[in-house]
Amino acid sequence: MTEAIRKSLRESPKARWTAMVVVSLSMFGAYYFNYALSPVKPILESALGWTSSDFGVYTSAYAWFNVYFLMLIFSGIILDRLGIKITGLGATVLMVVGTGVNYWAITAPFPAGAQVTLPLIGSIKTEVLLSSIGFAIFGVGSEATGITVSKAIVKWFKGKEMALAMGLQMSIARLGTALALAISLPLALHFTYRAPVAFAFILMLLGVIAFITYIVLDTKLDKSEEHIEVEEEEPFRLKDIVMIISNKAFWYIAILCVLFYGAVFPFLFYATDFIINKYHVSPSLAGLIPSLLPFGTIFLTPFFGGIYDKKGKGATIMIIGAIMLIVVHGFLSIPTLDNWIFAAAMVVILGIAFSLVPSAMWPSVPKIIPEKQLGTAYAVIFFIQNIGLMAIPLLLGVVLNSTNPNVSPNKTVIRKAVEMSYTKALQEQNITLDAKALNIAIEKTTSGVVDSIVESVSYVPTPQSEINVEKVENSIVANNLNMLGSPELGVSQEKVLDKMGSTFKKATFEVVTKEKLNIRYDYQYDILMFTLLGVLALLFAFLLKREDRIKGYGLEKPNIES
Ligand SMILES: C[C@H](N)C(=O)N[C@@H](CCCCN)C(=O)O
Repeated sequence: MTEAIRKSLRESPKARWTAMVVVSLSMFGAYYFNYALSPVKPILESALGWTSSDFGVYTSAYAWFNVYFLMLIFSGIILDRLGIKITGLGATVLMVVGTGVNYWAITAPFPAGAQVTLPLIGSIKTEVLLSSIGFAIFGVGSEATGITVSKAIVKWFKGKEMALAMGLQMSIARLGTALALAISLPLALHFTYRAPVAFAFILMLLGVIAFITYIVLDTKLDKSEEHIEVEEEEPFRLKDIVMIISNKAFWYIAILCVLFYGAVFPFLFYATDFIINKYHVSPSLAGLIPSLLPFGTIFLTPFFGGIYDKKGKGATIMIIGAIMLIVVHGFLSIPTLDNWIFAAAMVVILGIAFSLVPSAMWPSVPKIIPEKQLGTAYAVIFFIQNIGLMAIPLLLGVVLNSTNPNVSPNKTVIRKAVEMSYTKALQEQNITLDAKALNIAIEKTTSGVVDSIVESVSYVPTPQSEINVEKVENSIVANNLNMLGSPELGVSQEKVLDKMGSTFKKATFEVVTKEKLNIRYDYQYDILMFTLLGVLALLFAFLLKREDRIKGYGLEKPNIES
């Protein structure tokens, strides 16, 4: 037996760490592509005429097939029945297909304004729908690769440095996110908005190659263990799903996962706007503060994983992470703490919490669920997490709008007045713009006014009941046209349009600040919702610790067997 164990490839640190790096590379491209289009959003808006809600549809598409068609659950079952090699290969190829469809959708020359009407969804731009379908296919591949990689790491690292390996795997993936945040925009500016997607396609192909390389190592591992007398595990059967979902500790981890990730990922989604509105930071800099978070986790997740491996205390680590989550969101919700340095410090602490919990949570699953059921177990956790990550942003949007009922209507007043100003001024100057160019000019002027007021001016808004909308609109139009005067004859059309843009911004700014229209979002209730998620996460972390004490899963014990 001792002789046989010595022969297992798992016993060679070089072999298992190589396997970890190679299999993790198959996820690198996935995390890159997940974030590749976020920095390019303004370019997509001007080049393709995408609106924020088009972008919202596209982003949510990641989870469509996984959640509505239960693809994640099927992926988990396939993984447990057919194994790591077939599932991983299929999943990485699916990511290539999804990214390819996406690239084609934003490249194909659809007629301007082409739309399709779908039952329940309504009208949607053709290219938004097709790129969303591409992103949804990619989402199936990405999540299936995620669970496969997790199971592969357990296979190589059980009884060894499992949390460190999972932490490093998450770091390699998050390097993909960091790369997207760093190079997507420069790529799009230097080449075209399609370049980040083309680059993602290349990374996906490299991902398939990485996984094929992993298959070679996995086959060698299986061969090296052929003669080892290990207890034969029963093959996975569908009734195993019942065993998984009747395990209390499994549910505690799944619920902790959705609560915890729900208080981090959707926060990141809203963070830039929250920071602009509450901390008066310029929109061009506000994005830097939330981007501190993924960078920090690259180093800290494996660090905490290493501690879990050697010292144990997995459940306690999750409790500490949940407490930090409550502290961060609790402080961010206090209205008087409105210095941006404070916000940046809170994001750094959130980064520590976001390293602590995942570093202990994912390696704890194999202590609760047998290896033959792990694919399905990870898949069910990812499935619940995906539902939460779809639902929580919607809920946050509802809370934001209902606690700030006047902000959106007031922004519409400004937009309408700016539109009327452009229409009148263009008529007077005998300039005809196509609808798309006019729309872009109106959007740019409106967001320019709103951004500069939110960033630089603080006032107690006039109660909405005292605002005469028509009077405000007319004042904005009158001030805009008055300040514009009559641009010199003989000046190029481009210069006249530039002048309109800059003059309308100044003139509209004057009226809106004089009338003290409420256009600043107060995120307090949304942040309190995140705090509540943190409190619930803490509760489930405690329940998990108690269940571990009762059932003896060993969550508080080190992962490395001595
Ligand atoms: C998004 C995905 N469902 C997810 O939760 N990924 C985790 C990592 C899980 C891998 C565990 N070995 C993440 O924190 O990104």
